[in-house]
Amino acid sequence: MAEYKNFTVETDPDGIALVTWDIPDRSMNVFTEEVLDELNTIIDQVASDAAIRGAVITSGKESFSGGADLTMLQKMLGLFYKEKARDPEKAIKLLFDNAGRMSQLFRKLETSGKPWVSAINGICMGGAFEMSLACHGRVAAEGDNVKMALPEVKVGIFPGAGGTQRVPRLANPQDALQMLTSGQNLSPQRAKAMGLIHAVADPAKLIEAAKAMIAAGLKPVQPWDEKGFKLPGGPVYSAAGANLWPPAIAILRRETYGNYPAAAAILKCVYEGLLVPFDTGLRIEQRYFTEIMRSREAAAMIRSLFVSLQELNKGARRPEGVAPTKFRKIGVIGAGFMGAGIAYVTARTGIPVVLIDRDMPAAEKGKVHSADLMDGLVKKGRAKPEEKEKLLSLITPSDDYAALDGCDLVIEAVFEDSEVKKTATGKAEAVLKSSAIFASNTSTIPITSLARNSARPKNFVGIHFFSPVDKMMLVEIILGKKTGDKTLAMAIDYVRAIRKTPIVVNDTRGFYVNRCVLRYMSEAFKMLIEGVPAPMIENAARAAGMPVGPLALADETAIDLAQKIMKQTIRDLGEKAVDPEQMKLIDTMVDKHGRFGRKNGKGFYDYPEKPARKHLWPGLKDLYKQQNPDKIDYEELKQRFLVVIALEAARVMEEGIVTDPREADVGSILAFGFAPYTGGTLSYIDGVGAKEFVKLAKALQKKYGAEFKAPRLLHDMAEKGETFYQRFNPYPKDEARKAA
Ligand SMILES: NC(=O)c1ccc[n+]([C@@H]2O[C@H](COP(=O)([O-])OP(=O)(O)OC[C@H]3O[C@@H](n4cnc5c(N)ncnc54)[C@H](O)[C@@H]3O)[C@@H](O)[C@H]2O)c1
Repeated sequence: MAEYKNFTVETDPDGIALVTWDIPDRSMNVFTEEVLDELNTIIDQVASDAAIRGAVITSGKESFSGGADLTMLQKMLGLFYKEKARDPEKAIKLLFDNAGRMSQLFRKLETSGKPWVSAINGICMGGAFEMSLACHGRVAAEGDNVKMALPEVKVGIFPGAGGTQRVPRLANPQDALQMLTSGQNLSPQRAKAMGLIHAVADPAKLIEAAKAMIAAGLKPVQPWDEKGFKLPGGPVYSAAGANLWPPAIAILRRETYGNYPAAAAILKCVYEGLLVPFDTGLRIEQRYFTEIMRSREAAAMIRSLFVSLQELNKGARRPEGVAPTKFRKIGVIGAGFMGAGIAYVTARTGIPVVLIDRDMPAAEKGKVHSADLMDGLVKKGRAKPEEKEKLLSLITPSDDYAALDGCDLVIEAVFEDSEVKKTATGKAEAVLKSSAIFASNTSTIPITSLARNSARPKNFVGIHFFSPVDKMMLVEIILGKKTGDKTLAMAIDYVRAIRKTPIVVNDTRGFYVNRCVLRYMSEAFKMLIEGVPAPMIENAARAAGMPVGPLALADETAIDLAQKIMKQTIRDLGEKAVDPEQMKLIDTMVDKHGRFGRKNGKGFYDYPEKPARKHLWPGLKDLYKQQNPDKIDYEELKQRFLVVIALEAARVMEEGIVTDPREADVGSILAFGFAPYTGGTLSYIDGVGAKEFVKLAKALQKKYGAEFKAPRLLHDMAEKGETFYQRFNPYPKDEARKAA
């Protein structure tokens, strides 16, 4: 048999070929042009070699495969746009043909006349799961590390290699639609229960089980290619079908507010595809896929949520020439709400942590947080009891700063008080080696001013986590004036080690994320004061694409904290820095009505005991004279939220607080879910176009005030017809983008 670069093929004495996918120099298998070419040849060889009965395909890596290399898709789009300028019709044809390539290859596999079995040994995503679905048999190894999904919708596209046609021909339509439109992960058990795989096997016997299917006479014909095939949910035009489709459309609309064309296209592919023969279904899928690939949403989401995210995760902003750090021990000072979470995420990746508080009971309590989180995972079957014990053995609570001896990094998360932080810094530095770095998790105090308390300001940095620490994937790394390159590199290494995404932010009040979040909440407070009914405010924000309404978010972060921050801002910057009407609203909520937010069960929402659900506090209606909802421009409310946040992001870029648009975009989606379909705050402006956006901002400024004043930068970009990604071209290492 021929030699391949990305596969090995070994045929056993029973005539069963084992095709092992193992791309050299990559930790994860992905579909590249070369992989597709080689697979095509292997399918031909298996089909034509009379000595081969059938083939098992598996992976030589820990994971099965991550699916298509999205940079391949980006390249495909690049070619499309290039051709479009010359010949739009030809460009679409080119995209259509390219889009069908994987789909046709998998169709060839399933109609090749020899049985194929996919032996899924680990994570199996996107195109790789679509290939597996085209195999006549599918066996997955048992284990938490084995997950299957068609997650394309999360980056604005959808499974375009037969996924939308095979899934609803194997699983019942509700499950199929849920899986396709959410991109959710399936465990082997769940995939089997849905009918998407045939068996779950002991990992050590996976290949044996897959080969046994062929040995037992597996037919090389898919159910939908057999005469008399019946859809699992019955025909689309049946009583069951009539009960399914209208609610499915309504649910999708409720969940996406029509912002995600890819999700809507999935529904169309499934519905239309089930009405016609399989091959026609594949053509329908290819047609919609071509359409979705050309959407602004897909381009923006692929760029931010795939390409940029990966680049940042790989340390795109890490200074060059600094050796990578291997962390042997990390200290956390302050075992409260944040410190306990930081200790948990650090120990979860196997790094030993010393957790310091003022006394032993407080330090111990911080460790209990880790035990509680692990108990939750064990209960859900997502961690083993031994993992909990291992994690707890890595956290050493202490009330003695001497225990920080030997730490490579110490993160301070004590009270938000400069004096308390000063003491903690001094006591820690007294025992730390000179190469160690010290980080503050402050959310409001400038890092440069805290660094003045440090004997080694070069080694001082901000590492700003978001709550809840175990769930939030973004971390802001804040540079003080004197923070050194080595310190920045170490901070990035740490954030990568705990598998979160770092963005690098220069020192300023509120850094990047909180500046934007405050604008979001403040716009909602303004609307309340204008007399916009609270449910309309929350709905408009959700419809604009925000995952959490601004009033619900204010409750989560605590209204009394907002009050504290506003008062501090007035003290620091003067009365004019805070809108007096908004201050009055917050004072009324906190001082008059005792409404602190989620934490005391009373905020903009009421939080009754479960199972009742939270609902907006009826008293809000009495605070301001209510406008007639019919007279309110709902679309404008939506726009106000997106524009006010995006403008703040533009100011942050103008001031040089964030310097790389990738960080502004990815940060805005990971930290506060800024309408992901836009690709993030700056991609949103780029998508609208600077000129149009400035016009929009001007119109809103006239009606709603200075928050909508566009910064000079945007005017300049509008004049020059520039986008953020053209103006701030910060990608020396950005090969993928150059290729596109
Ligand atoms: N709460 C949030 O959502 C959030 C988010 C990001 C950043 N932050 C920042 O994180 C820091 C901690 O906030 P938190 O919400 O965890 O507060 P917290 O009050 O829950 O915890 C602070 C802990 O520090 C301990 N402590 C105080 N002085 C100490 C000292 N000298 N030595 C050792 N331990 C000491 C306290 O006993 C307490 O356990 C603050 O700077 C805050 O601004 C908070």
